Amino acid sequence: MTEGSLCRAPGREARLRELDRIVKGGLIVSCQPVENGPLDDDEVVLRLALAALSGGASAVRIEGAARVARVRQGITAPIIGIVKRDLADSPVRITPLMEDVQALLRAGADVIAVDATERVRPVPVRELLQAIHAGGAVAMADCSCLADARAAAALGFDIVGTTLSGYTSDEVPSEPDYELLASLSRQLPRVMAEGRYNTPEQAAQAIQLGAWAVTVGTAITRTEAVAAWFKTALETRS
Ligand SMILES: CC(=O)N[C@H](C=O)[C@@H](O)[C@H](O)[C@H](O)COP(=O)(O)O
Repeated sequence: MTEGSLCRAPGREARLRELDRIVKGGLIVSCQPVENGPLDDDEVVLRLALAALSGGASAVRIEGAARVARVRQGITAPIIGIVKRDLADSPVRITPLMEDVQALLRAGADVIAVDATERVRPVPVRELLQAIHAGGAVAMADCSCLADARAAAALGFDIVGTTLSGYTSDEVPSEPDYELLASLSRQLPRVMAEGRYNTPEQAAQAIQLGAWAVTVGTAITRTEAVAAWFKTALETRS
């Protein structure tokens, strides 16, 4: 853990207790602007993170090791770090490589999230998990279904997220996957509700269903998407 990280207590268990204190029942804002859009810039992302924390978010999710390092300089709240890649030979996009884990550790991420779906992948998820823990960070598994979430929890992931539900086949649903969330929350201690929680009511529903915390991205930090929602509503009603 680097200076500035809120979770400075030695040992993963102590860090987890600290996360439980800070994050449990709360909002995490994913600050991932539309790629190559006008907000896709390290300084802008730091400001989005600061604005989210001012509004009451308890942690942020940041993509890219250099960007995590920049945000780390400006905030003490917990950072969930990921690296996204488009690989030629695997559909796994979120933190697929060992070098991504190492770079996120150096950048000062408190939590490192990896795609934990059971798909063709360049590095076994077990090895990524070991490296995250060896580096002193908390490990989060981005999952798509009960089977991969259970497998990730059995491997020893500290947090399991519904992040990838709806994204492993062609058609993306419009609603969050409440069923998966409720089912996992009955079985595991730290389940992150993530994916299409686009309104405050939906986020509150996630906590009611037993989520440890809820991560919201698009509805807060992708202005293009939110503007398009409004525009579509106006067009369909005129
Ligand atoms: C599927 C995938 O790649 N999800 C990504 C994971 O980091 C992000 O693109 C999402 O924005 C994030 O999970 C938050 O979800 P939402 O933007 O729906 O609130």
